[in-house]
Amino acid sequence: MSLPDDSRYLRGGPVAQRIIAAVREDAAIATAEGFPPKLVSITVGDTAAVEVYVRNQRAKAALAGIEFEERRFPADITAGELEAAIHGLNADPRVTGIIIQRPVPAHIPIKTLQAAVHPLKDVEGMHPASIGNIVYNQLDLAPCTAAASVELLKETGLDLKGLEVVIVGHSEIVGKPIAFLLMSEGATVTVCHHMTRSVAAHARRADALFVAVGRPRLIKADMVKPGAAVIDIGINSEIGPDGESRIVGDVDTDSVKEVASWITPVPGGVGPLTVAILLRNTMVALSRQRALYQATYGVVDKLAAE
Ligand SMILES: NC(=O)C1=CN([C@@H]2O[C@H](COP(=O)(O)OP(=O)(O)OC[C@H]3O[C@@H](n4cnc5c(N)ncnc54)[C@H](OP(=O)(O)O)[C@@H]3O)[C@@H](O)[C@H]2O)C=CC1
Ligand SMILES: Nc1nc(=O)c2c([nH]1)NC[C@@H]1CN(c3ccc(C(=O)N[C@@H](CCC(=O)O)C(=O)O)cc3)C=[N+]21
Repeated sequence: MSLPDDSRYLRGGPVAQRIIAAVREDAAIATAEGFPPKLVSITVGDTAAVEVYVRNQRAKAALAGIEFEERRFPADITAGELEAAIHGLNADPRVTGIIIQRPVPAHIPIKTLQAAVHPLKDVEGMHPASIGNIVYNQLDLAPCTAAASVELLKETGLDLKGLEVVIVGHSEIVGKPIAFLLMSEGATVTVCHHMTRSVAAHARRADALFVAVGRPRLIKADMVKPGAAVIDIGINSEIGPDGESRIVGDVDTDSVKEVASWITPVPGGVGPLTVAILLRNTMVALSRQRALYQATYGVVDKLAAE
């Protein structure tokens, strides 16, 4: 779908392209040096948003020169079987990154699964031990969607220090990490969720509004402060007026566009950048594995030479 040329749109594509070009160079060097990157995606059951994500991961990994493998498991698999599969990937030196697509079926405790991924192969920074890094202002490997959303806000040129930011949605993969990333940048952050008394009252105060709920058109023009930046993270699949399936965000883009100074389109906003950051994180994880390898075996070489 092509978008009208409107400077209010914050597009993810151009930023994503720059990142993927840099990843491609890194991946080529690492491969030539004997450390080819390989990302494995784990999907459990079927979710429309996951299908879109995985399709784009595969396409962009190919562009970047990163090997990509999808492992799909049925929705009735046990947590134990999945953990065993993850341990197998941890032990395989050819696998340098593992991503567990969310959501997983309700009978599987996501935290246990995430904890089963070796932290050095955790390309989303979602291991319970890794997620703490962003609390300590160590931001080089952050959850991809959160990092993408913050990166797009930065494209506006707004000064994040003291900026009034409201986040709607507090999931561990999106809303919460966005809050930590923005606090690290000096923003004043309010986080809303389903128990918030008036999401509209908070949203209307925001200079920057992040929305990650999973409800088409939840945010209407009267909930947005004139001149605000609106970052729409929702990826919802619905049937359009033409009877075809389409992707829409959580924001009523057509009306909000008339009030906001910047808005991320869906598709074409946060989504493409999320994929690019996943690939960048894959290279960060790889370089950490290489550092460990060198620290372990480099010393052995040195001793042998002495
Ligand atoms: N573009 C991208 O890269 C990505 C897009 N997504 C999309 O973002 C959306 C959110 O994903 P995710 O965070 O994983 O979803 P979750 O379902 O895990 O979280 C949704 C959040 O929204 C809150 N919420 C629900 N209803 C309301 C309401 N009426 N008002 C305010 N808050 C509400 C929930 O609060 P509570 O927990 O209190 O009920 C919860 O914190 C989805 O559309 C998903 O597809 C997700 C990941 C990446
Ligand atoms: N562990 C985990 N991490 C995630 O980050 C995660 C997840 N699970 N589960 C599913 C959601 C959804 N998600 C998307 C990312 C990019 C696009 C994307 O590339 N979107 C394009 C779509 C274009 C097209 O239609 O192909 C766009 O918005 O322009 C979509 C969806 C990540 N998620």
